[in-house]
Amino acid sequence: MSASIVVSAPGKALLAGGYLVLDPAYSGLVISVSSRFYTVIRDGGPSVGPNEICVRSPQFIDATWKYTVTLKNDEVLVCESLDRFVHCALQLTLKLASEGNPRAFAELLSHGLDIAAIADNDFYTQKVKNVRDPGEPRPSIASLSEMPPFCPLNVTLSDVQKTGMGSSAALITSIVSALLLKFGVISKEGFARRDSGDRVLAHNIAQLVHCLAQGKVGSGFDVSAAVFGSHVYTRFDPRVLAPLMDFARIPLRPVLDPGAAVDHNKPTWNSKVVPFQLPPLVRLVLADVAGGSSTPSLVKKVNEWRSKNTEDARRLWTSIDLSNKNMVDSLRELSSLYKADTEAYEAAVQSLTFLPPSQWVEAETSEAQRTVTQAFYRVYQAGQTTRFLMRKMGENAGVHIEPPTQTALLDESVAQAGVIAGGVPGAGGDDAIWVLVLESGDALETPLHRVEQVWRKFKQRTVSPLLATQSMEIGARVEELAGIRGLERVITTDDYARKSPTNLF
Ligand SMILES: Nc1ncnc2c1ncn2[C@@H]1O[C@H](COP(=O)(O)OP(=O)(O)OP(=O)(O)O)[C@@H](O)[C@H]1O
Ligand SMILES: C[C@@](O)(CCOP(=O)(O)O)CC(=O)O
Repeated sequence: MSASIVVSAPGKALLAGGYLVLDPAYSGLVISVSSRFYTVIRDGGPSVGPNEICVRSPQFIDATWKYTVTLKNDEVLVCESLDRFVHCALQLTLKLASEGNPRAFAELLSHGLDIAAIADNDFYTQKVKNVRDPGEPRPSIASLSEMPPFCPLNVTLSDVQKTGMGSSAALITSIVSALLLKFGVISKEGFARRDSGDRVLAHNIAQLVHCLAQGKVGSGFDVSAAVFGSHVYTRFDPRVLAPLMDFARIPLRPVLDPGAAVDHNKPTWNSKVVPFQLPPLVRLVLADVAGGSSTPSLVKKVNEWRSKNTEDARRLWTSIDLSNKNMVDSLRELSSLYKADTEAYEAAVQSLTFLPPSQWVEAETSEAQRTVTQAFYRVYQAGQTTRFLMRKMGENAGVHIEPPTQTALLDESVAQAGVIAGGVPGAGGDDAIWVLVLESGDALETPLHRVEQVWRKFKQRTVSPLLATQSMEIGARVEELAGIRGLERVITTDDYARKSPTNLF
């Protein structure tokens, strides 16, 4: 049996640019997070026949799908199955692989494949209560850190609650990249580089698969973050995918491969990815809010209002874009200030940690520290301005982008000492928030601790922190099976989904 191929891809949070990023005239700030989705590919075992592919999501009940691949006259057909996302990923990636070297492809496939898809706990609302403090119904960051990795969920995929981290984009990116590596379409060395043709090819096919599986062409920021890591994203021309919607008959390579000859009469992959990192001593914290909103219906209503009120919408979009850019620029400036004078930066952070943002500009500090303080204050102002304008967008369109309960939760969170900014990620609604906090202070009196207290006491909704922080990786990456704690156990334990997480310690 050949060695396993393991590829992981990160989840995401769109901190700025929701709705705007659907239009190539505007951009969005997407942070890829430390929580990841893993795909493990092995040659098929005794239960997998030639040209058969078994895909499993062991954390879920009834989540094993068998696919038979038919190779006929250079066509590759993967039989349909219930999981549309997995089916599209197999159909398109195998087709692309067979276009390269049909013989080698057929030979590899004749061994059958076993594919396991496994997600970090953060992607789904965990039913396991606070293991540290059984009397407390909500998990805390400390109690979540003590949970075993890859908890079994004891439900079917259709019954699970997602946390908004982009499970489908991370799933697709990891499956597609692992298959491309397995069939030798891309190399490990090429894939390891951020700007390589191999990584771009993985991105392009993951975007196509995600669009087909979702039945719509979204902005693609989630797939882009899963492939490239945190960045400022400007979308690709949706027309590039138009010819591929009838993918069964058309060769994929000329449209997806960045190395293919360019046809100047056709739209090209023109998305822009400008790498980004949060400044030092700034931590992103996400919360899963037990609410629930439907992104497609929010998007539909916002688009409807925009198309009927073009001038008002243009003005609003321009103001939001300006505020988003102010936030990105100030965060970037902070990274530069850290490099230029680390001591002053650290001292400023230390003093801001004990003050709410509304008192930051009055803080008594040296000149160098004041420059840092002012940049942090601009991030706070931009965050608040964007929230105000996004609420306005929601009022205009008649939808709750930042519903009143979220406003109450965010106002209280952002008023805490050492909290820099907050908002509703992506399309907004009732199901998640993000907050940026300063990483400083005494062990029990950190801004993170204060925010956790606010969330724990919040009465109108159950608010649970997630473990995710900003990922410093370049996005999707190849892993060693033995290097990821708990991963091998998931794929080798029978009936894993029904195991009790406490027995996994
Ligand atoms: N562990 C998994 N195994 C197989 N398929 C999965 C898994 N997790 C998610 N999916 C697929 O992704 C689909 C969810 O995709 P959808 O686009 O609705 O959500 P999403 O926007 O990615 O959600 P979120 O951002 O909340 O994570 C599921 O219906 C399923 O087909
Ligand atoms: C509204 C939108 O801009 C963001 C949706 O983000 P999310 O899935 O809510 O994280 C849609 C999109 O970009 O595809």
